[in-house]
Amino acid sequence: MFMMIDEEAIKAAVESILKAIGDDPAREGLAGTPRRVAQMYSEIFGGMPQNPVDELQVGYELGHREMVILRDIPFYSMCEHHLLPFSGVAHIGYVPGEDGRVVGISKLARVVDIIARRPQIQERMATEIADAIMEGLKPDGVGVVISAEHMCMTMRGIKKPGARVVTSALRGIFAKRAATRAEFMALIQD
Ligand SMILES: Nc1nc2c(ncn2[C@@H]2O[C@H](COP(=O)(O)OP(=O)(O)OP(=O)(O)O)[C@@H](O)[C@H]2O)c(=O)[nH]1
Ligand SMILES: [Zn+2]
Repeated sequence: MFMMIDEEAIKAAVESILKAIGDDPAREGLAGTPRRVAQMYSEIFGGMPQNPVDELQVGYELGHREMVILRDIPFYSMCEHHLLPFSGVAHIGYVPGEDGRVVGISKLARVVDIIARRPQIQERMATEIADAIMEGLKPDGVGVVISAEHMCMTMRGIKKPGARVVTSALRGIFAKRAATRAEFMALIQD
């Protein structure tokens, strides 16, 4: 799975798609399109060769045992069913483990970006973020809530713009303790 992205193969595939829809990939406006799409796919699928757990190695043992939340983290991902974007916000909360170890807060957003930049479904995105944080930070627990709008449900198919998909993943004391879960859910509300 962790191979580099093959931009030449993407270029050839995009050229085939343009031909298949009856357009001329050689016409002026489309001449650079396969290359642009290949470069764009390298960027938006750039999470493929990365391991989110690697982002969580630099931490500080502050002895902090209270909940830490980074909320409203914007992200863009691609739905693996239609290869159309879905985008929204992720909220992450965790309670540091026995060692009181915390990470630089930007690292949580890095985890979101790596996991978003893959062909995804929203449920798996939430569980992968939660599992990466459990593995990399070994907290007492983690909660992840993602709220997003899917282009495959707005510009085509069922066509329901504004409908938001909300998914969550709870681990450790977020799953076990109702009070911890309630604190997290209250703090991520608008
Ligand atoms: N559970 C889940 N479903 C998703 C996600 N993104 C897209 N989908 C759904 O994936 C499903 C694919 O269904 P199919 O019946 O195979 O495809 P389709 O005929 O294009 O489906 P419609 O979108 O209903 O037209 C659709 O219901 C999408 O709404 C996601 O992140 N999670
Ligand atoms: Zn879709």
